[in-house]
Amino acid sequence: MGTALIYDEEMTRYKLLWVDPACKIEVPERLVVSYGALVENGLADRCVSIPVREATDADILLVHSEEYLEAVKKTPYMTLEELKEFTLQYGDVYFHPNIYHCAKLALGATLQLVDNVMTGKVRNGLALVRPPGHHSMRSAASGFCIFNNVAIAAQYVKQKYGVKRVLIVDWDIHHGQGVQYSFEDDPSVLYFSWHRYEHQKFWPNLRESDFDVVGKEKGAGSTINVPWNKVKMQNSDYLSIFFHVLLPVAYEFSPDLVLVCAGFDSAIGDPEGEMCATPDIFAHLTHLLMNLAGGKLCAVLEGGYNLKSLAQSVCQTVHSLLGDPAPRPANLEGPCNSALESLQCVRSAHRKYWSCLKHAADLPTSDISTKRIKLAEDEEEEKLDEVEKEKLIAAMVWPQPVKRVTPPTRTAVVLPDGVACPDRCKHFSLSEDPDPLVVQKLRENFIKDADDKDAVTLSSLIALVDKMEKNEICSGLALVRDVSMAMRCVAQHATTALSNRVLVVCVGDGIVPHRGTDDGKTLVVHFSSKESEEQECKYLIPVCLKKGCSDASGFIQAVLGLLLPLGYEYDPSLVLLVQTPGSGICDSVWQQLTGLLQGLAQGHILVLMQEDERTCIDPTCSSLLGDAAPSLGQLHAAPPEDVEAVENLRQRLKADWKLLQTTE
Ligand SMILES: NCCCNCCCCCC(O)(O)C(F)(F)F
Ligand SMILES: [Zn+2]
Repeated sequence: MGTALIYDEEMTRYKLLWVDPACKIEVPERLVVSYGALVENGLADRCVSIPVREATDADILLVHSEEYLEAVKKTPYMTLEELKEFTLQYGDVYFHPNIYHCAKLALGATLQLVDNVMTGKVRNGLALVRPPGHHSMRSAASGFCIFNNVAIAAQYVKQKYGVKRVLIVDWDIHHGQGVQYSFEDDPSVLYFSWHRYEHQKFWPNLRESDFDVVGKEKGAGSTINVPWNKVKMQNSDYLSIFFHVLLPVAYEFSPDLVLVCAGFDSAIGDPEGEMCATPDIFAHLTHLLMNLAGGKLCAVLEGGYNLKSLAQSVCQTVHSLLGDPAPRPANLEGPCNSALESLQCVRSAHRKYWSCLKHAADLPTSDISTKRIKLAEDEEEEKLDEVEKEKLIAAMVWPQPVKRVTPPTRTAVVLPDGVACPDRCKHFSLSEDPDPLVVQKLRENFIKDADDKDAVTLSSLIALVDKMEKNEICSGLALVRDVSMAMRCVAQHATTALSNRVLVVCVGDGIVPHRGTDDGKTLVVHFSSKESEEQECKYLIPVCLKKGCSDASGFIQAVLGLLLPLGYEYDPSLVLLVQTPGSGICDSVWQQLTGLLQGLAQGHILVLMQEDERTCIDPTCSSLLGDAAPSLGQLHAAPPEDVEAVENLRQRLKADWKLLQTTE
């Protein structure tokens, strides 16, 4: 299934008609450069183009009041003076004779997107719209927003498709208070937002945007607010929140649909956000959400005011929606102290609502409440160098995102004779006989007593890894007689090049090689049910789960909170995923793991399995080909000893691996 792109240039036909410093950044060029970049990068053509429609009154009334709608309906006939007058009753927003029409198109575009995703016409998609929506409230426009596109979409799918659970991820740098108000007592809609806050000093300056506001009554726990109390947050800060707050809760919640308030003012260069995360981070944020809800993900444009980083971020998002491998997450370090404080506060505030956070630490000692600074004098001092600030931000530079080309072959498979090659995969075997020199070397290092067949298989694997390195093949699956031997051989070969690092993920109680873990060229993470006799070290990490990988909840929480942070910080050039017999892992969990790991190493993942594991071939290939993994369903609480084991490992390893930190 494809990716929808919904855009209509009519939505560029309104703008600010008077002087208002607060609104001057919301310009029609935002859409023009975003769509233009998608066309220029050949991404628009790869999407399914879906036409916009005008939202109906009924659509709008799903969230907004009749009186508000009636009032907005009058704006097309207002004079300039009347429009100014009308605007005064709201904050940081402007009206225009054509904005009501465009607001109906923005909402209509959003609903077209969710209709096409919910009916399976497409898997996911992006609605490129303005005016944005997440600040608008039942009876008020706010922050450039007229109708709350995403909040209405959530009500719409619940009503029209009987959707039980909707996850809204708001990665815009502003708090979508309008969305929060719509669902604060509704447990069926989980609203997650991070936002620049600076202890309530930043717009919209609301007390209810802080981490301790978690929802009301039945909705307690279903609002997650992550305040950024400092600017210049980086990729590591954003990923830390995904690994240790959003993803664990999202998997426990198990939504039927994911809506993204896709604002890109959280990217570097934006005058509003003043953050430092680079556009390619949206490749990963998107990828990390794409195995939820069976891949049903609708992204709707909200903010984004630096036209260059906006266009790049939009392209990164669409590349990932199309299944293109993400660029490697280079030079990640740990979260900064302020991010860590927010992380710890949010996890502490939500531990009584989510079993995955039950073991979260208490609130940090530094008393946050005293940090809410009086607004007046600070606001004043900040205004002084507003112009200076704009210049500094506009001058910020960042590396051009790497070109994301999907290799000619997406997935190659090495199979024993007689095993059919799954469709869409390429059967891989050495065309010519293996190079005698290679075989000689293999014999010396790996196969003393085995037969020639091993030599052929192993040399096929080596050839396959070389083609991955050259980006001719993206990923691979191999069924081999002896997975340990194959693992050692591939790891050794793949790390010969100086800059290469291999992440080896072993699932099951088979033997695990220690090779290469001392010099850091290989990082082995081994999930099993047995206490390992292996001596744990920085690059050899045994994860003992009571029920091994058979308990979906315990295993997936260990993947999200431990394996992914390790993998992203390690930033391998190849991922080796090995399933040894007796892992007890079920297909859907295995597919989640395979899917999530493709965010690393530019998607270069090689899966090794025992040759008699025939049942796993199709699910594994489906995931390697970029299909979304099936939803795991709502996860019950993980076995306490598993949560404990992961927590203890994190405490022990966080000195070496900064992305594992969850407390300051
Ligand atoms: N220095 C100018 C002050 C601007 N204060 C209002 C900011 C509104 C942000 C709107 C947005 O970006 O959140 C949306 F996604 F809705 F477009
Ligand atoms: Zn914003």
